Amino acid sequence: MSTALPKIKVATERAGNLNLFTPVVTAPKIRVEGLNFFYGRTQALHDISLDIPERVVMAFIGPSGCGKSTFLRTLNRMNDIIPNTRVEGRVLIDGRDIYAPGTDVVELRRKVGMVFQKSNPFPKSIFENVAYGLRINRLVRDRAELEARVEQALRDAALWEEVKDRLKSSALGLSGGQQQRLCIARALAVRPEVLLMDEPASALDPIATQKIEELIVELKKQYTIVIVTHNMQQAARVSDFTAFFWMGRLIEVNTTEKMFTNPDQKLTEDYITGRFG
Ligand SMILES: Nc1ncnc2c1ncn2[C@@H]1O[C@H](COP(=O)(O)OP(=O)(O)OP(=O)(O)O)[C@@H](O)[C@H]1O
Repeated sequence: MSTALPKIKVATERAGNLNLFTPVVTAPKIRVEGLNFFYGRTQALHDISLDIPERVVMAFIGPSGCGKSTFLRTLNRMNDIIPNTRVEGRVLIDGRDIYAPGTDVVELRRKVGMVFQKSNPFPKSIFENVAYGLRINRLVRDRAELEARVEQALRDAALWEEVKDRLKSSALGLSGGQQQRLCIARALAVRPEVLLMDEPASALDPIATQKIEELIVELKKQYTIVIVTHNMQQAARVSDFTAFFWMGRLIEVNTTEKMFTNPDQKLTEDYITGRFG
């Protein structure tokens, strides 16, 4: 099975005055090594190893039940809250194993934010939804800073212009697409480095979906983004790399262009061309 990332970005560095160029392979933002995951006695993920470079979009595709969401949730330990689950292997973010004893899980989830399939705003005002994480994590000193951070997050989520005159209104009065961008703003407010998105547009109409997709492309300038999607056109449109999962295994990871034109594995080709799944 081919799961090594091709074309890892190679930077060149001038070696002293010698006018020599030494290739330096950029360390991945996320490195997963030999990951197994169990729900009770049922193994849902088998021996997954994968590198995700910084500031790219990586899409996870594969048939329903193949383990995409489970794997996504291992990247910020969101599965910890499900009883009787067990993880083996390592997940390194910036070289540090997030499953090592003593890891601050609250800090991990601030650094690795998450957006879910169904937007889940709190029954509070638009402002308070975005301010929430800043308040509970005590990330701002005063009201002025809080307001500035909320505005910035709403701008980054491409929502500011639509809500700036009604920040005190209930978030539940927003459309589905706006609610999803609000949840993205909420995730961005605490300044994460990685954004995990579990089918963020699957409940949205085509126009709202397009807005989310444009936003993802914009956000990758600043963030490393991992997105689970059922929609292969969406994976093709927004991602730089695609990973194909099948029955709890990572079958192939490749540049999205290669994955959708000339995949290395027959199984990938069969899935992409609609022969199963
Ligand atoms: N909380 C849970 N408890 C027990 N088994 C679970 C739980 N969540 C998922 N599973 C099982 O783990 C396997 C992988 O599920 P997962 O949701 O990760 O797949 P998926 O590829 O994201 O599917 P979908 O595209 O349908 O969301 C499935 O067999 C599923 O039934």
